[in-house]
Amino acid sequence: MTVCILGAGAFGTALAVALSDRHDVRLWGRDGAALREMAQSRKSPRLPDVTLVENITVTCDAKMALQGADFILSAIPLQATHAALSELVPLFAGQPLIGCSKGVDLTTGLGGYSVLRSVYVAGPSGLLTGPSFAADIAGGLPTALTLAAAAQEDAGAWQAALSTETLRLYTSSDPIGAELGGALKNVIAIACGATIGAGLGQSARAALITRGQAEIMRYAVKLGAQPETLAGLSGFGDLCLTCTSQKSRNYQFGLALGRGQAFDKAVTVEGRATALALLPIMERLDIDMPITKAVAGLCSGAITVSQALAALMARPLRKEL
Ligand SMILES: NC(=O)C1=CN([C@@H]2O[C@H](COP(=O)(O)OP(=O)(O)OC[C@H]3O[C@@H](n4cnc5c(N)ncnc54)[C@H](OP(=O)(O)O)[C@@H]3O)[C@@H](O)[C@H]2O)C=CC1
Ligand SMILES: O=C(CO)COP(=O)(O)O
Repeated sequence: MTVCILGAGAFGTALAVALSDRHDVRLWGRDGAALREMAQSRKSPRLPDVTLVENITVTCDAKMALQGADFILSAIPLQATHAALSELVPLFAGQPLIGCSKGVDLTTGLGGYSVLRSVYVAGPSGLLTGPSFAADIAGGLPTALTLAAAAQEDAGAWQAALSTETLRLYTSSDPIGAELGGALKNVIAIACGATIGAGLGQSARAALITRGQAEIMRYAVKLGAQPETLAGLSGFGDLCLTCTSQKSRNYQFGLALGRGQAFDKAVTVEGRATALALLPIMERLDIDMPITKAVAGLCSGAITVSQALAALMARPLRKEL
């Protein structure tokens, strides 16, 4: 089969490497000069340890990349996905479109799957998400992810086509739960990074992960997610990984906030925009999300880490669940 991957960053490239074991892959990006360099050197600046094998075609020609593709995967950062896909969808030919981005759109309030649905209205779409660093996938380390689609038979067929010896896919028929677990864990990872960066300790981080999971559940279930999805790879699994690993860019961004250090604005940190996107929605729907609110305050510069901590610790005492 032929798989077209949209977005030639770390994750799109990692998926290209993994899927090239079984399929011909076309890796599409927008920056012609950078893509030509990648095509020639067979190296990605974002994954320097990996070599792009021959059956990965690197291109900025969307028509060529999409022509005859059996699957389309999108690894474009979430805030750019709606605009980018709106231009590309007229070139699609009814193939399944599977989102791989994690976040909530600032303009529409939609998550990774829902953004796809809003742009690719007539076509089949799904979401691939879960605990996975690009470097791990590209390096052939064992990884397990959730492949979610509204129809279980779609998820099953796509699982069979896209699993590899090292990439183990589980199906889910709850794409809303999958998109929200993957998006909201990045916000909690920022809080965890800030906590460790500010020297508040690992006990505080464990509390944040647990109370973070409670507010992710509150939000996602209100928006129609199944609670079990939030306990799976796309929820709890990814929350664990991102909140505890220094490889996570969301966690690294939080660390910098906690230490009062600057952070490179060019690095993709999905949790920052996601926290800001969630603010008006949680207020409108009256969902209690104190950690997310604190992270939004930190990201906009409205509060400091000590103010965030003071606000969280001063909340009324309550029953745990
Ligand atoms: N890295 C990881 O470990 C994982 C990432 N993800 C998710 O994958 C998504 C992408 O992240 P990742 O690849 O790591 O990010 P990177 O920062 O490594 O790369 C982002 C890529 O997206 C491209 N891009 C940005 N805007 C557009 C656009 N409008 N049209 C086309 N391409 C665009 C960038 O192109 P340019 O260079 O030209 O700016 C760049 O190639 C995120 O939602 C992330 O949460 C999910 C799991 C793991
Ligand atoms: O989503 C990820 C791991 O599952 C990658 O996390 P970061 O975007 O924080 O690096």
